[in-house]
Amino acid sequence: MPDLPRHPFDPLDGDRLREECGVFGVIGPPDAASFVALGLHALQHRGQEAGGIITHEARTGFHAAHRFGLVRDNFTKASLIDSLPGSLGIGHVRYSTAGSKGGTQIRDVQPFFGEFTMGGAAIAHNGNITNANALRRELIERGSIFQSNSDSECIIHLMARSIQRTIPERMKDALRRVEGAFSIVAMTRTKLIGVRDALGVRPLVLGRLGDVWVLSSETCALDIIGAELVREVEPGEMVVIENGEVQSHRPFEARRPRFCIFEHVYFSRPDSILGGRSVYETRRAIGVELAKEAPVEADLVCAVPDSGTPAAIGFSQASGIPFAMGIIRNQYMGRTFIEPTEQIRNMGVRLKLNVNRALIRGKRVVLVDDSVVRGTTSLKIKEMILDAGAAEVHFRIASPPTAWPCFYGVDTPDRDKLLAANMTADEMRVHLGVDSIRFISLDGLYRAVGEAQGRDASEPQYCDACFSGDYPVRPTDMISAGRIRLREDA
Ligand SMILES: O=P(O)(O)OC[C@H]1O[C@H](OP(=O)(O)OP(=O)(O)O)[C@H](O)[C@@H]1O
Ligand SMILES: NC(=O)CC[C@H](N)C(=O)O
Ligand code: SF4
Ligand SMILES: [Mg+2]
Repeated sequence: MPDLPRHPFDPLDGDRLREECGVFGVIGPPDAASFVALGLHALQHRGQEAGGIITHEARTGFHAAHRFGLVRDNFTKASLIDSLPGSLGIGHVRYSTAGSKGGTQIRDVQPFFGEFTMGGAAIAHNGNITNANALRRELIERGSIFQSNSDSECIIHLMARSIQRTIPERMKDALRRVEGAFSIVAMTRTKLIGVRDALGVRPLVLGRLGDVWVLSSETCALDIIGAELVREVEPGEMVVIENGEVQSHRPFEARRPRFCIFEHVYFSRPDSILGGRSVYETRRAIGVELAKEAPVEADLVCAVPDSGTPAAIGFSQASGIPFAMGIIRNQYMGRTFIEPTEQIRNMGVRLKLNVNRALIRGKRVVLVDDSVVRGTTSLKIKEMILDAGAAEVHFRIASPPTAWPCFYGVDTPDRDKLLAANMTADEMRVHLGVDSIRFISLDGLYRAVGEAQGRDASEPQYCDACFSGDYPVRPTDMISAGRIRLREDA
């Protein structure tokens, strides 16, 4: 096989734990694009890098718009929405896991579109294809001409090579060759399609508003348009919606689902419902569990906003230590992820979070955050809290140590940049210069998400690879590229 030039894929090349992507689709309303724009706005926390919408109108065909930046800055303009007519549309908000990361190019922004003999189709993908490099190499050798660097584009080319006569059948063919995680919202001229991989790693829900059907990464985007949650698209299921009817298909071999446990901890919005459970309630329960596992004598419990807040409330309720807003977040500051250098990144934390000095002075403070990835946030927060005159600082973290990268749609740094991959909890305490740091146990986290017996080690109920190193799908591209050595191969 000739050696193809190395693609600029670098799925391990991030700085911190970033979001993933959000997908949304709607069939039925006369102005699908407005619904999709609202849905994407509600899913903005899943990706702030770029967004795109594709619609279809019977008279004029497919229409597309792809833009960098936030939904509110792009998809609220009447002129843009008017250029996306039709009653069927899908959209995507992106945080890249592959392709031109950091310096994203517009051609990597989804949804992707393909023209087939039976008509056009568009797809929007949340997740990451773990054999994308191998597939891409094979497809290029067989004549495919790739337009982007995105892993997701493989799906379109695999569909093009399928001999099936309908788009849903071609999608099934394509997705049977794909490994990794995918929650996909797709459309043809007449159909809205939703698919989840057999393990159901990433979320996808089905909603309804009268005759209008909706597919969305999270339920918070159903709420924004007043749609009701019908059910989750099940792991391994494909739903095809046409003429007001929902058909269910099972294209993949059944497996025990392994939903991403980090969706409960951090990614999803607290007002979403996952697996029938309120994300807020789960996070609060994690805080309760954490207070039982790692009690401490202190005067105040403070959250590292935003995502640490529900767990901090739970910790306070279970421990009886008053909750207080010791750290205030500037709501107008974007996320810290775009800053390229260490210096600016550190500044980013300060721009976003500030200490409520009068409250903190002389107090023993418990700081609750959802996760420690690189440790940038914890280090800065500790400095700020001590600067403000805190008597003691105790970190309580609402997830186990993040010691392994994610290959399923979340952009995590290389293993050597993950604090927990290189230090024990006690070394972290010294490194961060705090009085104590404790993480919830993996079993404690499982209990908080509703698994009373904790983690089933022989058949874990969730994907928890970033904590355990137990990868439910072998990240073959990364292993071949020498980018990761799995525990079992060590
Ligand atoms: O150890 P680090 O590398 O600093 O990463 C961990 C931090 O990153 C996330 O917050 P983020 O600032 O991304 O957003 P949030 O406002 O949603 O909590 C997470 O909630 C932690 O606070
Ligand atoms: N975070 C994601 O789900 C990203 C989807 C896709 N892998 C991309 O890079 O665009
Ligand atoms: S590795 Fe972690 S973040 Fe990635 S899917 Fe698994 S649990 Fe979620
Ligand atoms: Mg945070």
